[in-house]
Parts: sequence; C-alpha cells; structure tokens
Amino acid sequence: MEVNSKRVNQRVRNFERTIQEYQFKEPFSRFLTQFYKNNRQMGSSDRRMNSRLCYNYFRLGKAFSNLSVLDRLCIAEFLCEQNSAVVAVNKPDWIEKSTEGIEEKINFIEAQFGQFLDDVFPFTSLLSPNIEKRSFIISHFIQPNLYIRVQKGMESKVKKTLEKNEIPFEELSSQTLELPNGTNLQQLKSLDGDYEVQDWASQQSLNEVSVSPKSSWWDCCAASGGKSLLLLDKESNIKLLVSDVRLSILRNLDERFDKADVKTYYRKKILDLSKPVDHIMGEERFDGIIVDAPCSGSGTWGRTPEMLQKFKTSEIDDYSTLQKQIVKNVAPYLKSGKTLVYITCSVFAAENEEITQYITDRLGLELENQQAIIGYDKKADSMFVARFKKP
Ligand SMILES: C[S@@+](CC[C@H](N)C(=O)[O-])C[C@H]1O[C@@H](n2cnc3c(N)ncnc32)[C@H](O)[C@@H]1O
Repeated sequence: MEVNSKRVNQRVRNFERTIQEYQFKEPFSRFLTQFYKNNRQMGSSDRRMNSRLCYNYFRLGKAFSNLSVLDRLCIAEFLCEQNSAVVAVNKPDWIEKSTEGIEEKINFIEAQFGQFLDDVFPFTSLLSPNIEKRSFIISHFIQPNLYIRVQKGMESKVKKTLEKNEIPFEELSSQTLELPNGTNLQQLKSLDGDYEVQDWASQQSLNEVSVSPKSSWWDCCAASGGKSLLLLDKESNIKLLVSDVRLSILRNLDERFDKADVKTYYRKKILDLSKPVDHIMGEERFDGIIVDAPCSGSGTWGRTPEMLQKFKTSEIDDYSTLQKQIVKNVAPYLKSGKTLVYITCSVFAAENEEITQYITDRLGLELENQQAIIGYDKKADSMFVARFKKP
C-alpha cells in the first residue's frame, strides 16, 4: 500500500481537532454536518476519511483510556478496517495482521495491551438474557448496513433500478433489501417514495402481529411513522390514530406518509403519555396499540458509536420509569381481547423484560410472546418486541 505520511498526519490532525470540538451534546452525525460547514477547506475525500477515523475511534468506547489518542485511533483502525494508512504510518509492524479475522486481531491487541472488551461496552451485566455478550460487543467494531423496505408492488422497479445503476444489494425478502452502508440512494430520484430506509430489525417488529380490516389502531409514540407504515403495509383498511409528544416530529410523519402515498385516513394528536390523558382520549378504545417506546437506543449504537463513550447507566432508570408511565397511561384504551405491542431498540433488561413484567403484573395484560430481535450478527440493529392481550 502506497502511503503518503504527510497526508496521513494531516488527516490525523483533522480527526483530533474534530473529536476535541465535539462535546457529546447532539448526535455526532449532526455535529459533523455543522463541523464541515464551518470547515469548507476540507475536500470531500478528507471529510470521508475524517468521518471514518472519528467513527472508528468511538467504536472503542471507553477502552484504552490510559493510552494516547493516536494509539487508540491506531487500535480502532486496526480492529475496524482491513486497510488503514493510519496503522501503516504509525504501527507498521501491525500491517501483516490487518487482514486477519476480528478474533485474531482482538487476541493480537490483547497480547500487547491486556483485555479490553468489557471497556468497549461496559454495561454487559445489564443486557437482556438473550443477548450474547461477546458477539454483541464485537459487533460494535463493524458499521451496520443500510436496509430499505420496498413498497408493495414496487419490488421489481426498485431492484431493476438498483441493478441498472450498479448499486449492489442483497434481497433478504421481497420487500427487504440490504445495501452497503454509505450507499447514496438519494441520487435515484425515480425511486422517491418507492422505498423507506428502515433497519432490518425494525422491519421485523410487527411480524407476529395480525391486523384485521377495519380495526382501530393507535401508534402512540409514532415519531415519523416507521411502525405505522409497517402496520399499513399489513392492512391499509384500518382506522389509525398517531400521536407523539412532539408536534414537529408528526410533521415529519405527514411528509413521510405523503411521500409513501398513504391513502388511509389517519388522525393525529400531540400527547404527553408520561401523564394520564383521559381528558383528551375520553371514550376512545382500540383494537391494537403500538408502544414503540422512547429508550436508550442501545441496540443501535453500532450506528451511533459515540454513545459507547457518552452513555451513563443512570439514564436507564429514567427511561424505564418513562416506559412504565407510558404503558400505564395507554393500557386503559385497549379493548378487551385485543393487542398491545411493546417495542424498544434497547438491549437492556430494565427497558425490556422488566417492562413486560410490569405490564403483566401491574397492568394485568397477558403476555403472548416476547423476543429480542437479534441484528448484531447480521450488521443490523437489535430490538425487543413483546405482544400482549387484554383479558
Ligand atoms: C423510538 S421513537 C418512535 C419511533 C417510531 N415509532 C418509528 O418507527 O419511526 C419514540 C418516540 O417516543 C416519543 N416520546 C418521548 N417521550 C414521550 C412521551 N412522554 N409521550 C409520548 N411520546 C413520547 C418521542 O418523541 C419519540 O418520537
């Protein structure tokens, strides 16, 4: 590999400046957009490399915090990439190992610096029981793929357009396609509205839910409507109420529904479900309620690895309290014999199994099925879903 060490050093300086400026106040992707606006002298390949170095650096979590930033960057690049100019310049004797498998690389680093995996994700004691700890931790070294859900009837158009534009993809099911991360689909204007970007795990979240025609559903943490769109894909002839605590986010839902050409009439409400909502919901009753709860997002940190450094365990309690409040405040609006679906993109038991326990013990719903949707072994997010029936 040809390496221009002057250029590599310049890129390492860019990286150091970027992570020094980042204060963990907003998602790193949003910070980067602004950072590049403020640093227009950086060309597109410099930006690409800078983003890669920063993201890989975050993938180490809190491991090796006694080492210099440059040493940590070298370890991160070595673990996350097969080919790294930063490693070539700074750790040339590691290069012969850089194409080995991840387990060999971990052994190689541990032989020099000691065990470190528990510092990458220092919360393993809090994981849901079905999450395999080591595989889950190691999955953070790999950037997840991009997944799209193709609108029914558009499968062949989307696939043909991707092929014509030589965009590689894997067909996981007729509606679920997996693409390399970073694929720019926005350039394919002719496909606007024919697909949704939605992680594989999210696409599985309503698999075990049946939706009858003319039934009434409430998506009570709807955000921009990912789960509602899945629901409508199952059955478009439903009565749908979407609600969220934030108005701005429901505007995104309108836009997304519009783009997806949703024909179903739907109602919208702004509801803070941390408090009782009887004065607004009155006599409303539903055949199905989807609670896609606000959560730590710990099943998705492969996409936002800065969270490995930022997250504090005390936040889990706050989420768990809010999750209990939300399910408590929505359960009265479910008709007898009907379905409540509880979903998180968390891998923590306190946000998953502990909440299902609360729903059965304290709210009296019957648990029909609960499962972790394991995505960490397939370059996807991991989620949790539980289905209940009201007696
Ligand atoms: C995981 S997101 C929902 C994602 C969405 N269902 C989708 O598939 O695109 C959780 C949502 O809960 C909302 N939320 C947070 N606190 C809430 C509260 N107190 N009451 C109601 N919704 C709340 C957030 O605004 C956020 O949009």
